[in-house]
Amino acid sequence: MATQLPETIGFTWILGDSGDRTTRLLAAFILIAGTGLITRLAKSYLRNLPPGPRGLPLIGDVIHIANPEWLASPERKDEYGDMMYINALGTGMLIINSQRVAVDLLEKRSLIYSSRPHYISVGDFMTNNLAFGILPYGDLLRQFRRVTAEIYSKSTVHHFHPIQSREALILALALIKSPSKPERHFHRHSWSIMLSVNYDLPPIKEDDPCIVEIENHLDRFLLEIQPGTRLVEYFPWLKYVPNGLAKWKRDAQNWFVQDSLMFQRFLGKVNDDLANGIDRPSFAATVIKNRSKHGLSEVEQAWLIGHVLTAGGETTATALEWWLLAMLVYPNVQARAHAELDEVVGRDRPPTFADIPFLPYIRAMLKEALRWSPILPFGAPHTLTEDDWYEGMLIPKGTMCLQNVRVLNFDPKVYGENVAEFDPTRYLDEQGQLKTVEGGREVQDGHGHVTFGFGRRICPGRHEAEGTLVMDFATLLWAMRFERPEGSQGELDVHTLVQPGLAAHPVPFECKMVPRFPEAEALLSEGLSMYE
Ligand code: HEM
Repeated sequence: MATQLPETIGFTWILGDSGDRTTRLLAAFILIAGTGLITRLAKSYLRNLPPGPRGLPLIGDVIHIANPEWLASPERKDEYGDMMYINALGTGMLIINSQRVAVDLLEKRSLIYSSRPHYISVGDFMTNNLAFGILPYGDLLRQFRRVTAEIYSKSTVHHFHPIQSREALILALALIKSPSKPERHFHRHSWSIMLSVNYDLPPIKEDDPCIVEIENHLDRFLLEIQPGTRLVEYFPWLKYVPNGLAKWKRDAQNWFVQDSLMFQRFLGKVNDDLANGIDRPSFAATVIKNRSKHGLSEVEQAWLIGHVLTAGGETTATALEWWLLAMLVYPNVQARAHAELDEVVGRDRPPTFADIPFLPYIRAMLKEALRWSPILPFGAPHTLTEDDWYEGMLIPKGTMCLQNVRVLNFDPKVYGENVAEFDPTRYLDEQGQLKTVEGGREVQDGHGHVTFGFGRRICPGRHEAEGTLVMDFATLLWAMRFERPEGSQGELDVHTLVQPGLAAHPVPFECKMVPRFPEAEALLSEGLSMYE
């Protein structure tokens, strides 16, 4: 007989360190007052669990629940199975621990598993329901995705190769000249690419006002979205409080005006360029030229492009940080990539996109870097829009489905016993060529990992991100060797996740970057001069 998913009661959402004072006080009150009662309820509940996915014993583990490393550890799957269910103050959260379940629900049933949680403050007020990544599943979302695919699809992203090649050379030169704190170079590099690809802007400097403006917006957005920030998310009637009495509402509405002006200004620059006969490929140019076909209003266009931009900056920079860490921990992998580059590209010129098809080890490294790096450890929540029955269990409408990405990407049944190792050869066949079918199932688009998400919400920027990363890996490895500085002690930490914003970064680490041959720097500069 069908059963409902077992529930336990959790406080995940109120443990965040953000939020206004009232929310935090209320959260603390509920936490203290509720603990005794909940302990009793949960204990009796867990004793009587029906077979199937188990709710988490939250009382003992409440601190762990707020800790992504605990949740993302493979032991969770051993302990709780393929599906873990938490009732977070009335909202069901299903944490998916197997690719089989993720595909069954998020891809095969994607019609009902493709919405997002509804955020009153950030959704209704701060972005006027125009922020791509949190749009509910519906017409506007479908239109945003269609328009994005016109320029970001697998067959069209080659338009951006010149930008990506130029930026890879700039990055390599910057790292040779100033190797300390590589993360700041990755950061500038990723934003610079996104600004060029979206708005045809020239390369930017580290402290460019564009980055500052966009990051201010992103910081506010992420703060608002964080559980516990706004009381109105728990008491929706508060949205009807008049503006005069609700500062959060006034602020959010003002931010919408301010951010719309910013995104419209970026779009306006491309509009002016086109009017002046400057017609170069960019996302904004495509959107403007196809205005009547797309039927989007000007403010919708501005937010679409603006939020594709914000989604791609930090994620790509973070992927580079994890990859660099892997290069330090696995010098043998680096050495094999160097050998491939020497054989295919040689040392007379830096690599280009024309070389990429002949660099199977570097392409496998791209897949492995994305598999191994927990950039978004739980993906983005897919909200279920109807009650659903799965393997005899009811998953209630409104459940937020999170993908336990590291557990899914580290499944030994899919990737082999050495899942924790950074080993690109898992993607290569006996001839050293890329396998076409990976991981026991035909992975959508052949990624061989689940880092870009699933189904109708899969990352629309994934082909562009892959182009950026593969060109960066090839160029940086062609030019230099990465080593731990002399005297470094202890093992590098590959487990801890540092999540100041959208993505989960590794703990900062020191890295020495040594040019592989004396001419490398001059050849990079010469390559770059072709783009100037
Ligand atoms: C390594 C880099 C990146 C990673 C790991 C990544 C990962 C993701 C993930 C996991 C999602 C949610 C998918 C889901 O809900 O199933 C997502 C959504 C999204 N990504 Fe990416 N992404 C990356 C780079 C980019 C880039 C470069 C762009 C833009 C060019 C981009 C644009 C977006 C957008 C607009 C969404 C929202 C899609 C929607 O809600 O329907 N991403 N990304």
